Amino acid sequence: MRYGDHDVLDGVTFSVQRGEVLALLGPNGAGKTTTIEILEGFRERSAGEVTVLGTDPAHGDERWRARVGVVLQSWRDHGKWRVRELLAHQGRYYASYSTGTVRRPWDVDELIATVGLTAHADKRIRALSGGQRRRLDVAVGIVGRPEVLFLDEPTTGFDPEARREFHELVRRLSGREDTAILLTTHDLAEAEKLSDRIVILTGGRITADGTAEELARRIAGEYEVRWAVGGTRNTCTTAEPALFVHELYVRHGAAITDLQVRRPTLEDVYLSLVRRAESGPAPREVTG
Ligand SMILES: Nc1ncnc2c1ncn2[C@@H]1O[C@H](COP(=O)(O)OP(=O)(O)OP(=O)(O)O)[C@@H](O)[C@H]1O
Repeated sequence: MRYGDHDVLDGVTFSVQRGEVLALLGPNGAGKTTTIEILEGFRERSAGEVTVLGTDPAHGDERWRARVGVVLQSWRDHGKWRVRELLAHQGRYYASYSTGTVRRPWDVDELIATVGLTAHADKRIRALSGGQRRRLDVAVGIVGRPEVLFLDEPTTGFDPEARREFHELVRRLSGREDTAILLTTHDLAEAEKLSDRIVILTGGRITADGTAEELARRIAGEYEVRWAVGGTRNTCTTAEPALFVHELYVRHGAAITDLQVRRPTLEDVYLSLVRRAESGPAPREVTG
């Protein structure tokens, strides 16, 4: 993808399977939204090959669009619509695209319950809170029972309970409904919890592609050991935490207090890989 003479995506190659949740991570401006907008058919790419449900999104017709669900970063419907009315209205569009295996649209009241809006079903959109509004965005995105779902920062503004319910919904969509889900998020704990695979974009290139465990192995030398001896606190990173702790005990014995060994979290892995990518010549690893 090129704007003028500036490449904002270069060599971005990946695939997502049915029932798979792929999280697209990366710093602001890395190209996440651009990538998913190309896949959604919202943005025309400058070059390269893209296939979604067997079709090039640049040429997707209504039938193709009916199989694709989209939750954008921000979206505004008229504030006068009521929640149930809007979803019923949007849902009608999908009715003629039902198939033998996928009945469209989602039953409105069931959908409203699924996204946790039952108590607000008769409210006007302008009366919803930010988080309730975001739940409605998700409902609008899935009302047609999509086979592929794009979620651009879906949980922004969610309280912890809404976030947990949303995570359950994503698992249900990928597990029971076999939906392929591509989501962008800046919440690394969310990415770790929800995704089968993670792709990290930096400066428009893929820096890493793998499961959270596979990415963790790439910075395997970075277990953090913290301990104190005689009131002095120490921190060290090591690839061999068991050996390190053994040597500490040989040296200090029972004088050691507050011993902690911490595995790298996805946040550590992410920050390490992004820093490496931003400081050196762009490393590229494309698998799958
Ligand atoms: N219409 C446009 N014209 C020119 N440049 C653009 C246009 N849209 C996006 N860009 C540039 O493309 C790059 C990628 O932007 P994009 O919105 O895809 O990033 P992102 O990873 O989604 O960021 P964020 O986390 O902030 O949402 C940025 O450098 C942005 O400035």
